[in-house]
Amino acid sequence: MGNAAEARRTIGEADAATGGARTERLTKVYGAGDMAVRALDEVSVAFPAGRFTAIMGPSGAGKSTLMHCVAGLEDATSGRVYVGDEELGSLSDRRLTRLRRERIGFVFQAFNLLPTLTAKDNIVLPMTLAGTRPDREWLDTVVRVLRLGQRLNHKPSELSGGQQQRVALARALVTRPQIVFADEPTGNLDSRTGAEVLDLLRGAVDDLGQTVAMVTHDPVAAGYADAVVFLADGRVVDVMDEPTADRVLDRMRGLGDRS
Ligand SMILES: Nc1ncnc2c1ncn2[C@@H]1O[C@H](COP(=O)(O)OP(=O)(O)OP(=O)(O)O)[C@@H](O)[C@H]1O
Repeated sequence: MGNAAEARRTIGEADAATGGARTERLTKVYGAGDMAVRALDEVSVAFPAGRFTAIMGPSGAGKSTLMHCVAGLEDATSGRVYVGDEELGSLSDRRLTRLRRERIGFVFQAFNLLPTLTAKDNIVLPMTLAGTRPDREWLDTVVRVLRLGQRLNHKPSELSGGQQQRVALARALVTRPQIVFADEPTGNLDSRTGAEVLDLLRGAVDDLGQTVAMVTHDPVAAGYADAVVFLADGRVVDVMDEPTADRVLDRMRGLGDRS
């Protein structure tokens, strides 16, 4: 492991705000009887604190299902999901909703910004909804790192795609979540803006100690991560440390991916 990777790990371990997430033999079956689909089949995988993990695999491999189960958006059929030291299956609906709101950040392909709110009000929306106030210093740090200082009073329609994505990322980071999930965060962006968003996710891990898990089809995007988890047919088939786009592409070809 290089110095930078070591430093990142140390930051992640030292930062109590980011505890990572993991699954133990997580299984998710949709439907029943002849119609049953085993979307995840005993998946045990870790998203370590302070690390950037990509999730890849052919279409239908279970990537979104994995992300939704770890984020508490879907129940597991069997097995366990831990966010920090909380086991999601043991939480009441109320506590699960709170955990989702306070400890998990989401960045979706569609930015999901509210068009009538300014960038600033969109960023602090999770806290407005929760009736809490943002930590002023942390908000300033996130805004500075994401270079949004000059844009805070603009509505989403007055922002470029990349700026909107930065607002969505700021909103995901402002609660200091234990983990940020990004679902194809560059899918709708041109390659330059996409690279900028990936740099920002990388920066959130390196500079802010954030834990990030990202679903992507793009080997170049996966190359920004510290590790890539490969899924196929609902199972983990490989984990690659310190990936490069070329190695990821080779591995995906090996899984029969034509996308
Ligand atoms: N709500 C659902 N009901 C029934 N089957 C589902 C449901 N959601 C997903 N599946 C099935 O579970 C399997 C895994 O789907 P999932 O969306 O997790 O794959 P993915 O790897 O994210 O695919 P893609 O790359 O195409 O988005 C697929 O066979 C899919 O058809």
